[in-house]
Amino acid sequence: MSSDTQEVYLRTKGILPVQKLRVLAKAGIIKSEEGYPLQEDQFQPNSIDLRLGEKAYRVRCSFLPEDETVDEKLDKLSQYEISIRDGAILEPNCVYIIPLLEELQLPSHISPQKTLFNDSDEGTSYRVISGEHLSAKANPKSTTGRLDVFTRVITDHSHRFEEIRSGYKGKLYLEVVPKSFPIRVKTGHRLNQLRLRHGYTVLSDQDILRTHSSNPLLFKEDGRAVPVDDLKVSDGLFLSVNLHDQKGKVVGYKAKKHRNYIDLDKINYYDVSEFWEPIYAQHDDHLILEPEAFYIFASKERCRIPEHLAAEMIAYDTGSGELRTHYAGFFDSGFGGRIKDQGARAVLEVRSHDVPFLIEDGQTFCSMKFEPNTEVPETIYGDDIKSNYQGQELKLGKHFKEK
Ligand SMILES: Nc1ccn([C@H]2C[C@H](O)[C@@H](COP(=O)(O)OP(=O)(O)OP(=O)(O)O)O2)c(=O)n1
Repeated sequence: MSSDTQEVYLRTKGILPVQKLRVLAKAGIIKSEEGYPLQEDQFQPNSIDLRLGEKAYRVRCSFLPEDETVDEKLDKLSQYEISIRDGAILEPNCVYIIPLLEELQLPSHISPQKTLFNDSDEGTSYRVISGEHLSAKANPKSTTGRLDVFTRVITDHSHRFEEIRSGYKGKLYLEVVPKSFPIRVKTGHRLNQLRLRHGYTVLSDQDILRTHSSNPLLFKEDGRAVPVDDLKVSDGLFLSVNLHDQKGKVVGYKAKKHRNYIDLDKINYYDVSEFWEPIYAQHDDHLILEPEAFYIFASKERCRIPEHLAAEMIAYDTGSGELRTHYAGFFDSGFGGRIKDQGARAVLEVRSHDVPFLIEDGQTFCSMKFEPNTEVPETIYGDDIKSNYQGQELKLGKHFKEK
């Protein structure tokens, strides 16, 4: 083997950390469109931010391609296309498909312990040796969820949103549906993110309890770790909603409809009161959600993601779909800080469907699924990188002015 071939071993199952994502990008497994090289700040502790491409297609309806490519589907469903190179406004409740600048060249299904990929980048060859298949999972970024912008990734011949099978080679497309506010988007904006999985393994409920005993995952409002016997686990760790505070304090926000558009380039810019109605704590700690309105709340518990783990918030299913919580799911390693930092609240994005729905303080709202990282990420959320939501209480997206 020539001296300029770098061997990269993927051994344990789990989510690939930033240092491995960088290598896979160099090896050509994560690629980007010509003229748009990957940027260093796209790399997060265990995900990579994806960027909007140059065009948006307004389509009649959402779809999954099944046995067609996304382009074939667009030929049938696209009503018009717009360039977003210099920015364009996407209107609420319209469905847009935006090809992303990144694409994937995931190695094909082959038997384990073989060289999966061998490509070169500026003279260095990378030989990625893996025991498991590589697949990918996408999710909206937290800021996207907080703006009530619904997004999901679609790939050619796929029958599921957000999940990209091993062996997938091709473009990634983002379905974008602004719900409450019109948004102004531009090529290069980052609405969603992608994780790469080496094999697939999640922490069992027993693993969650065991981890929490030595490396707490949830804290009570008084800063103490939640006693292990009080944790609610069932295929993940449950979190509840906070509606309790001193009378007059804000415990949530409801999106106002028919507002001005939000330019995603403008950070710490918009007045909260123009876009949101505050929800104040009441003495009886409950609230009736108005059908189809969009709300932001915070979790009652403060959570913390140890550096060897990655987490994803899973929408809570009430059984018949009247309540949908959460749109943005990934929690980075390091979110919530070290044990002494006592965690940070998660943001819960909530919409009630069809009927007015009563919610009460402490009501179960979502669950967290934990996956191990294959290695501890070189940088974690918070201290090491520019992070907007570390140590957060109830917090709107970064486009709204801090008080
Ligand atoms: N429903 C959610 C989803 C995520 N988070 C937290 C956990 C994440 O580690 C953190 C940042 O998430 P993203 O990387 O998705 O967010 P942004 O890129 O928008 O923010 P940042 O600029 O801080 O990376 O927000 C949250 O509190 N509530």
